Amino acid sequence: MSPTQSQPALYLSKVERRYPQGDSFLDVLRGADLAIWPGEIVALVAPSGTGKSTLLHVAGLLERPDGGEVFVGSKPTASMNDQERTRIRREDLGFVYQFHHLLPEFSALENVVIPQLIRGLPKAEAQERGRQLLTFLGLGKRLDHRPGELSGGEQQRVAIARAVANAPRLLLADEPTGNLDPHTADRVFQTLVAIVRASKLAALIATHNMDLAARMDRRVTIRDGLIVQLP
Ligand SMILES: Nc1ncnc2c1ncn2[C@@H]1O[C@H](COP(=O)(O)OP(=O)(O)OP(=O)(O)O)[C@@H](O)[C@H]1O
Repeated sequence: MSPTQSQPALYLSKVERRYPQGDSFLDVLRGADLAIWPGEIVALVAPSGTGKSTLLHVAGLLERPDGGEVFVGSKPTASMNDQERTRIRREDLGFVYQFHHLLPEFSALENVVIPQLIRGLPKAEAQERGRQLLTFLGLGKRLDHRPGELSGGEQQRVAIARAVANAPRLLLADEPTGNLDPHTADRVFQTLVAIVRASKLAALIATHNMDLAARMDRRVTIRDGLIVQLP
């Protein structure tokens, strides 16, 4: 099913998340609300320790909320079983991390093709899509290079291609340009935006980089466990 304008790609409703701390609990999210619409790129900027990773983990179905609901498209996910949550993660979500986590023994193209094969796409189709994506990201001449033979920015672009290869409705990124020099970070960010726009995805991107955040559609932060919109 492709994303539609009529419903958010991601909707967090009154999400709570707490962790045990000594004899009590640390309430990190206390009823966080956030809707991200198809085609929208939202920056998550918040001071260290306020719950950015927690929010991304809950939104990415890596952790369950202790209260509230996480809708991916129209699907409420909080009480789904692990198998269903894994399927949503594979089909509807794409992840980009600060460190790309590419498979070192496989080529750039294989890194993008493998998740598609896992999803059940025929090999020829997966390879064609992988080639197209990597070419769009300026890596058409690097298809057969292994991650160790690519620069940091090139590796991160492969990670972006991998994240969007299965046409997710939502891209979640945690400091996707955090380990790159400013010039490369800028290029990688531009390609990330271009591919999000071209594929009409929604994206939630955690970053400390205020220049990058300023270029996204909207900025939100976490304050006292709630999502607050920034100007
Ligand atoms: N598994 C856990 N068990 C206990 N406490 C945790 C756990 N995960 C996170 N915390 C605590 O929850 C709070 C929020 O953590 P989180 O990692 O979400 O912060 P963050 O905003 O991503 O920080 P940073 O920008 O430094 O990565 C922190 O005080 C952290 O110590």
